[in-house]
Amino acid sequence: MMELLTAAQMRAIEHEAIESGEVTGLDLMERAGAGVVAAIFEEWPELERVGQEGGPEGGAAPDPADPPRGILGKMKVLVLCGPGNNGGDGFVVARLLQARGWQVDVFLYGNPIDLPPDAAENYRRWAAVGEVRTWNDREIRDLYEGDATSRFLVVDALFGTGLTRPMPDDTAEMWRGFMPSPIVSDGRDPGGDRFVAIDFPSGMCSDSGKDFGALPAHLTVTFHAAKIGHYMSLDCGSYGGSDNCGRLRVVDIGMTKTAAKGRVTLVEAGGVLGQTKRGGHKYNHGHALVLSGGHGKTGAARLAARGALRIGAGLVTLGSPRSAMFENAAQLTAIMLHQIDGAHGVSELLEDKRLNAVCLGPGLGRGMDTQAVVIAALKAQRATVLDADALTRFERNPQVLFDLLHEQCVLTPHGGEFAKLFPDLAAKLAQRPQTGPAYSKVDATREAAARAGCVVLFKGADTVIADPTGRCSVNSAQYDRAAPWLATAGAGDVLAGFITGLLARGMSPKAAAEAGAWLHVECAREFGPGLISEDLPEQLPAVLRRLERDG
Ligand SMILES: NC(=O)C1=CN([C@@H]2O[C@H](COP(=O)(O)OP(=O)(O)OC[C@H]3O[C@@H](n4cnc5c(N)ncnc54)[C@H](O)[C@@H]3O)[C@@H](O)[C@H]2O)[C@@H](O)CC1
Ligand SMILES: Nc1ncnc2c1ncn2[C@@H]1O[C@H](COP(=O)(O)OP(=O)(O)O)[C@@H](O)[C@H]1O
Ligand SMILES: [K+]
Repeated sequence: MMELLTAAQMRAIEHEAIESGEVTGLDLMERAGAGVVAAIFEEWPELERVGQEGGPEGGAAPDPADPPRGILGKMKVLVLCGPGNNGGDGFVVARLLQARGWQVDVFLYGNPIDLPPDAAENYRRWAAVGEVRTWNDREIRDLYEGDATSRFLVVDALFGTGLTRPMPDDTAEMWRGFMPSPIVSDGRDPGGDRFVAIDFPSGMCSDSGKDFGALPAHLTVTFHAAKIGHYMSLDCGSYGGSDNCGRLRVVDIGMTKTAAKGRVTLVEAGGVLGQTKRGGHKYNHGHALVLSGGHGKTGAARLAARGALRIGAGLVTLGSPRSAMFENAAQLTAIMLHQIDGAHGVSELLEDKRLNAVCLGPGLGRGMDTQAVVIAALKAQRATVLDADALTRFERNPQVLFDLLHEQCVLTPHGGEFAKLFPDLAAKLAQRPQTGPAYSKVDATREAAARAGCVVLFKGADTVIADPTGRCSVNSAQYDRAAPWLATAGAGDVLAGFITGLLARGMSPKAAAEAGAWLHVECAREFGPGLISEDLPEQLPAVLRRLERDG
């Protein structure tokens, strides 16, 4: 299980490791620097030959007949060190790369006498073999821009988890002047110059991913475990985001501890597998009820119903108002259809205890009736997913909804829906922060779940899932799992159906939300670009087969 840490948790783990005598701070810094160098060569194996026998020297032109792939001229390293331990890591990287034959220039932002002890020691070790230049915006620009024949490996060791306020203007300005091209989120093909961030792109809040004037990178190398900020995206009004990291690598620096409390985990295949095993009889797999909107507004509910059936609910019934019966009947086969009119009809149908999971919201409409239908369904105390209109219909008085929600419920808002139910939390999240660690989507989702008294799944490329006790996870559609084509009409309806289907099969609300969200992204990746929401449930057989085979 992969943990996502806050800066404070990381510091506590480091402190414990040092206190126990397991390791010294200097050891950790050396391992961190060595890990960055190793990660650079793993990311760009062609750079390994720079400065080595038979390869181009750092600073010398490579053999034109055999240039390392992607390197057009000379290759130099520019290390930008900051006033804390992130800067200390930078001095280690400078020393190790120079020892490999690279030409290395180092600038320090800050005063050497103020460096913390381990960083100061690595400053001295570097100063014994190379020059430390005092930060000078102009000199750095001149060095970089005045050399048209070289390609640069720029190492950002300015600030890491210790960033607590907006970036100094001169550093942010200077970096923007550097950037050869907009950095794309997969970090591939940087086109010559490579920008590597140690631990975090400087200017990015490690707890929230928010932007204090971030310096984007092609590759970010972090230590021991990823931090929450690495996995927070740009959406829902929060500034910053994982796009600044480029590609992310986590390097082991030999610490064994995990966060003591308040941990956040990343949703991964292993956790999902145990939950999705098939077998048994259809009546053991539950019976999901999805409520449809009226005439002309039925597509969303059918998408959800299809999702619920494909993910393994034994039976799925679509509850449809009379006005939409023909429309629904014309398009359903394996899914059963039942006429339900209004809240009374819902209460009556849910007297049948075999219906054990309910999906409310997709296409339900914003009329008076929706509120009454939702209230009736919640009173029946079934495992219930509430999405879309079932959430926004309570915008004027969310407390009415919160009073009825119970621990078998899952709310699945996107940013807009979240803001309607939790306007104060959304406003806090949208604020441009002045100090760190900043309020994050994890904080907002946890608060929302506590207030609602049930699981809240806050959608996005960084879907956050929290329960009322504070247990929290992130389902990421970033880095190697990026699926931007999932932002398509109806994708959320399918997700609501997936979670409902898993609830029908008896999973707990948090596990169903996690597995549903994880499979949703897998389905999107299975299909690839061009995806429309109808395609999502149809990818499940292949995804589930792969999961079982690889598990
Ligand atoms: N915690 C750990 O276990 C390890 C930490 N290591 C490194 O240590 C880093 C954390 O070191 P620190 O806690 O010293 O923090 P940083 O090096 O990230 O920065 C702290 C320094 O920057 C200053 N500062 C913060 N925001 C600023 C701003 N906007 N403008 C100007 N100055 C600002 C602070 O006053 C402080 O002097 C990590 O990111 C990582 O690179 C590694 O050496 C490996 C182990
Ligand atoms: N950039 C993105 N990358 C990956 N997934 C995304 C991205 N943007 C949105 N999603 C996902 O797509 C789905 C969209 O849901 P929603 O906003 O409710 O759309 P709709 O109401 O049209 O169904 C959610 O599961 C969300 O997490
Ligand atoms: K950094």
